[in-house]
Amino acid sequence: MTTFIESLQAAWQRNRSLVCVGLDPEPARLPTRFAGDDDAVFAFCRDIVDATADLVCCFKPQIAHFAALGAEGALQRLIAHIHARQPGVPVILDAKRGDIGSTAEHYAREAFERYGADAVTLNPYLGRDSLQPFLDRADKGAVILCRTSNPGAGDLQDLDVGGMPLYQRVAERVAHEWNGNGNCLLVTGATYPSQLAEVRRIVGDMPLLVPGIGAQGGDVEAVLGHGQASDGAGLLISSSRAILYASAADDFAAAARQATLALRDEINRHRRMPTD
Ligand SMILES: O=c1ccn([C@@H]2O[C@H](COP(=O)(O)O)[C@@H](O)[C@H]2O)c(=O)[nH]1
Repeated sequence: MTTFIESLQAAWQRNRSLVCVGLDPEPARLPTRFAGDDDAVFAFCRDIVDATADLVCCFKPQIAHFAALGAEGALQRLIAHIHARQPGVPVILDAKRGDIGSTAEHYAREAFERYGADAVTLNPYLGRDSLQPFLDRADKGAVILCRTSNPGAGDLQDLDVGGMPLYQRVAERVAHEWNGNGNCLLVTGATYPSQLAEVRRIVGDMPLLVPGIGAQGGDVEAVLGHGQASDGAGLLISSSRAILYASAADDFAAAARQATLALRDEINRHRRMPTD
């Protein structure tokens, strides 16, 4: 059995890429060719996946973008498509789950059995027991919110907790107490590079999912300067809208590929590249 972490490491190396393409379909922004197509959400995302799979380390569908449309079936088929046609590219389901244990069990089954995800994003606010069903799955990734990319991230995450901001306490707790199976990652936004550096200092080489590049304006050089692990990897740098909607015309898939390639190459210019 290949674990999520093993798949991720293999994809980093095989595709020489730290790029995570986010799959956030928005009907109003889909290319006109999908007008009137009942299966537009699936078809659009599938075409993006197939155009970029050799340039990424993972895909990250955001569940709300599917569920709000009643398109959970499209999400299931999309993840099945990635596993069948792009084997070796892991899928992170961005669902930010976390609830009391009995409910968390159902969230874990939803992510891993219903959707077939390889990893899932999680909210640590309810504490360890709320994430235990995910932490116990050594084969799957538990991607835990730490210092998010949004403007209000600091409202709670920067609050002082015994002389240290809450997000650093989360980083410490996950790295030193929750990661017994070696399957934890943290979410650290590209829009806050100095906090990213603090998280990297605390967690060593733990992989970090870094959203906020592209539409949210995060700086690639700053992310690499502050976030790369000792081997020049350790990052999953996520971009959704800037790739998905690079063109609204019939060349949307080629434009998405070009945007992904440009991001991959920009990242690689700023990192320590492993020698082959
Ligand atoms: O701190 C966070 C955590 C998750 N996200 C998610 O990532 C993408 C970002 O989309 P862009 O179009 O690249 O801005 C989106 O699905 C968010 O829900 C985040 O942005 N920040």
